[in-house]
Amino acid sequence: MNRNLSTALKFADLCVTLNHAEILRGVSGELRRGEVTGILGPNGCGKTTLLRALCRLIKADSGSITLCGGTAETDIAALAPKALARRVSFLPQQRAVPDITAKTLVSHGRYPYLGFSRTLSNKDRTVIQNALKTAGVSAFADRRLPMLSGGERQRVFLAMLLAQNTDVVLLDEPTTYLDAHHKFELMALLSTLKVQNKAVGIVLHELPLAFKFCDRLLLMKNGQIMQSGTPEELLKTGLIEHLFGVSLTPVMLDKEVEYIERKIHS
Ligand SMILES: Nc1ncnc2c1ncn2[C@@H]1O[C@H](COP(=O)(O)OP(=O)(O)OP(=O)(O)O)[C@@H](O)[C@H]1O
Repeated sequence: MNRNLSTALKFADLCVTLNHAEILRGVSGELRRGEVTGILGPNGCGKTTLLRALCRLIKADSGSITLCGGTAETDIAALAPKALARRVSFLPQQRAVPDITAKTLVSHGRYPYLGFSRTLSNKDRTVIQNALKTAGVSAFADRRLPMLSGGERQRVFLAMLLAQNTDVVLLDEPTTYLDAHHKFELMALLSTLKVQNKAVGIVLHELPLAFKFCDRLLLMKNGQIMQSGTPEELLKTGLIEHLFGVSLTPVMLDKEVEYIERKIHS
């Protein structure tokens, strides 16, 4: 696989305060092209806040967020909204469910590329069809979102993100609502984005999925990053036990993944 592991997005010393509460306290890290980076940590440690800051949905009090492309570095604060949306996409944890068809929702992923008339080009239409197909939702492209199951809808939102076709893809607990089969499919699909040299940042609660599919992990606690590294490196630190209160070994993780895979294929 030809993967270019250069930095796509880096953040340094990010501090975020919400309603007078200090939520992120000097967080630094990076997302690399060709990698899936998992962001793990207990409830309330600041994972969602970090993703929201990285796509500028909330403003950091201090620190920097920089997009790196070739030799150029761009502070995300300097980008117009559409320009930012062509480089960073975000699938939030909680979303409104508009009463529109799946295909229309997916077409929203192309908005950052449309001109003043907001007319979809043939290329946009092809990208939308491909996104529907890749996310496995072509069969219900013409159904309205409220009529879909939670898992089907989740995959339509993912198709919208694929249509947005950004270098940096951020997802907040995208496996929610998905059954074991579709969780694995989604993670496998995200892994295919690595071949396109995209940088994927994903908040996950399922440790076996994170350890099987992520190339690197950021472990958070109390608004700070405790440690980052490959799953293998982090297993050796004992931090997983410390953060989650569960004992994990590579053998246990392999067994759990094997068990889920067997169930999927049986
Ligand atoms: N708008 C807000 N005002 C004040 N506090 C907030 C606000 N939004 C989030 N928080 C607090 O910030 C902390 C971090 O929240 P965040 O949603 O980032 O955590 P998380 O790690 O994603 O949690 P979870 O795993 O439960 O989704 C929590 O204590 C939360 O209550």
